Amino acid sequence: MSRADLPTPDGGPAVVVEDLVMRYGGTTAVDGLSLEVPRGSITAVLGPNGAGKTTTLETCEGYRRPQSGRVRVLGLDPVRQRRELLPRVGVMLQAGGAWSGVRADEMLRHVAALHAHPLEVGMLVERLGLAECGRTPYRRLSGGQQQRLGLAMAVVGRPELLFVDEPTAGMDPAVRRTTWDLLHELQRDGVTTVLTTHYMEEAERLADLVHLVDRGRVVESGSPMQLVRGRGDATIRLVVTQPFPPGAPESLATALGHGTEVTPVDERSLVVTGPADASTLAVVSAWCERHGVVPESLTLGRMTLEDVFLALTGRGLAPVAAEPAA
Ligand SMILES: Nc1ncnc2c1ncn2[C@@H]1O[C@H](COP(=O)(O)OP(=O)(O)OP(=O)(O)O)[C@@H](O)[C@H]1O
Repeated sequence: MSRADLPTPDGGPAVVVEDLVMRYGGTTAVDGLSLEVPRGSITAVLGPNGAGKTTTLETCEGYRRPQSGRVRVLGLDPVRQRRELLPRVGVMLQAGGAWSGVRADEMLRHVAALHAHPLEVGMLVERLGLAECGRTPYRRLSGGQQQRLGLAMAVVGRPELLFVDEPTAGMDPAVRRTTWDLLHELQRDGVTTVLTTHYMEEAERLADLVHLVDRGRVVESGSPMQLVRGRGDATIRLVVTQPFPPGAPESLATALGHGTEVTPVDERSLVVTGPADASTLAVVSAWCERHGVVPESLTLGRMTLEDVFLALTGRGLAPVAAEPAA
């Protein structure tokens, strides 16, 4: 019997995904992905655009049937037992979800009325700044306003389990922080949250557990602290004025010695992870001098999830320009 077939008693995982494979024509969006979401946790599925996050979430939400592999949500099959799950699960989609001509507060009151013990609509309207939407119909709201309404609609029914897809995309920094606070408050009330994001800061600030996803698979899982500590606390970034000479990362790795990883980011920058400290910095600086490489910047900083992802996959999480200021 597989893990996903086991009954999920209270206290067991809220979500179990096992060897999930999902294809769109010739594109394999999800390629043998397995993950668990502990009850009561905020679990982030973090990965770059196109990694398969939304497809995985939509399968957990019952919108797609697994082509291969298994998914269990609160111990139930999200497609066959959808009716049982609907009142227990809140879903915030990446876009849409409200009628185009409806006002934000009307829509929220309508969704609240479908639930037995909804949250207070006025409180949500105020917390998420929805009063500013006034009489504007949904289709004319800004992207950020639509996002906030989507979140409010997902949480208003006091779900046991909340799926939120890129919850703060398009939100300004103040509303992003309010959203993070709201998700933490819901967690204190016992709500389990699964969120997808490609903002590593969002995962670091919010999540108890992070699944790093690349090309349809989980490449590493752990708390943000575990993921970062597992690779040394610090990281060195080297940006140079001219493209590196051929073989530069290998040559630098040899100079640094065992236990240090050198990952090229692009033709003029690289990241050193492992036991990176002031003496490592000195070795990098001496290597630059020996090889006629002129640093534009050489910095020693705290390791981030972005660095971990880069070390694991050789690629960044998101184009730098897409990362919003928090
Ligand atoms: N309806 C679809 N038809 C065809 N291909 C699709 C469809 N939905 C997703 N894909 C492809 O499947 C892959 C995974 O997409 P998915 O949206 O699941 O990734 P993601 O990690 O959520 O990305 P993003 O952060 O951009 O939303 C991508 O290559 C995407 O182009």
